[in-house]
Amino acid sequence: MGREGQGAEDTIADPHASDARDARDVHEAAIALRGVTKQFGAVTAVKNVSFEVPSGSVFGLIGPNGAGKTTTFSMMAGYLAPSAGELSLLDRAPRDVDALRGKVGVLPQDALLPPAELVGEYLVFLAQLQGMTRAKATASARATLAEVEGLDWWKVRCGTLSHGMAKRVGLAQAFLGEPRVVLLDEPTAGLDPRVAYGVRRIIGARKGRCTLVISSHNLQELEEICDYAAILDRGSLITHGAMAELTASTSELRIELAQGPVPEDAVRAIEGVKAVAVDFNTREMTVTFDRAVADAEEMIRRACGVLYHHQARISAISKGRRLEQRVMELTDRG
Ligand SMILES: Nc1ncnc2c1ncn2[C@@H]1O[C@H](COP(=O)(O)OP(=O)(O)OP(=O)(O)O)[C@@H](O)[C@H]1O
Repeated sequence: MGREGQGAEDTIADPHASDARDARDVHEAAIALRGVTKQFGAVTAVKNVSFEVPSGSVFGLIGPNGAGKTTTFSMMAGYLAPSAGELSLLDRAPRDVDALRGKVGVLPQDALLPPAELVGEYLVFLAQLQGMTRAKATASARATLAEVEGLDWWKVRCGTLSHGMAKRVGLAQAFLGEPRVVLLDEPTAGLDPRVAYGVRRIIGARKGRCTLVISSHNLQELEEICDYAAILDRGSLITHGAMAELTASTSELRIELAQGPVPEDAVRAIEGVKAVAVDFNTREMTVTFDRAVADAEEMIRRACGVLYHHQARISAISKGRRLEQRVMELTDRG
């Protein structure tokens, strides 16, 4: 965290290296939304949304269908202007193309590559549009294509790439020129599990080099990669914050018990425990504790001691709720 701009000095292909030392590029919030609303005629797609994306973070945009994720993403990318409120990216309006040139990389959800172009030439062309010389653009294109493990496709026509390969070339174009902010809309949608795993690994390797915003339906993936998130539902912001807070991983334990005793009263009596709930169908015990009394690791130690003492058999233990469970609770439409 907080290492934004560092990568700019490591790369040979970055034409903005001098900009990186510019004081304007040091931001606490890479993106800030204040009372942002987007109206499409009578439809309010995004309603009065305010949150910040901390610099250097990996930030998830979460929500069910129609929540307003793509609309929010499109306003961040400068594709749409808010109807009301303010949205700033690196302290600029996202539509300030000249100020932001080369500082923002975007992978739209349905990005199409020009079928007749060679992959390498296409990336070089896009890098040149950022203002790089041909030599720097070539170096940047090669570096980002290597990053997505696609250097072999340099002379391959875009139209012949598989869906997974095309997605990785899309990622390479989003990474061109070492941008400070990278926006990825549904980067693993429609990919088979192995390719999706590879894409997650590539994105994970970017952590700390830039601010990453990822919109996805795959909550397990977001829980793994993101350190902050915003949850939207029907256009409104439901909650936002650090992933550890959203999943309550600092104040809750989930313990799965195999057949045998379920000594919930004994667990309830542990110092620091605030509440214990048991789902007897899944044999899952949820323990809420006071983190001022003990941290999660200490609570795991105490709970295991008590459970073993009472001959309970533990199948699994984890900190916090699954993000999926949290989102279901928060976006329950009753
Ligand atoms: N161009 C548009 N014109 C009219 N309504 C729109 C437009 N774009 C989005 N909407 C509406 O705004 C709401 C939010 O849509 P948006 O695509 O941002 O949601 P989303 O969270 O990305 O959904 P999904 O997960 O299904 O992609 C929906 O009700 C949608 O129908």
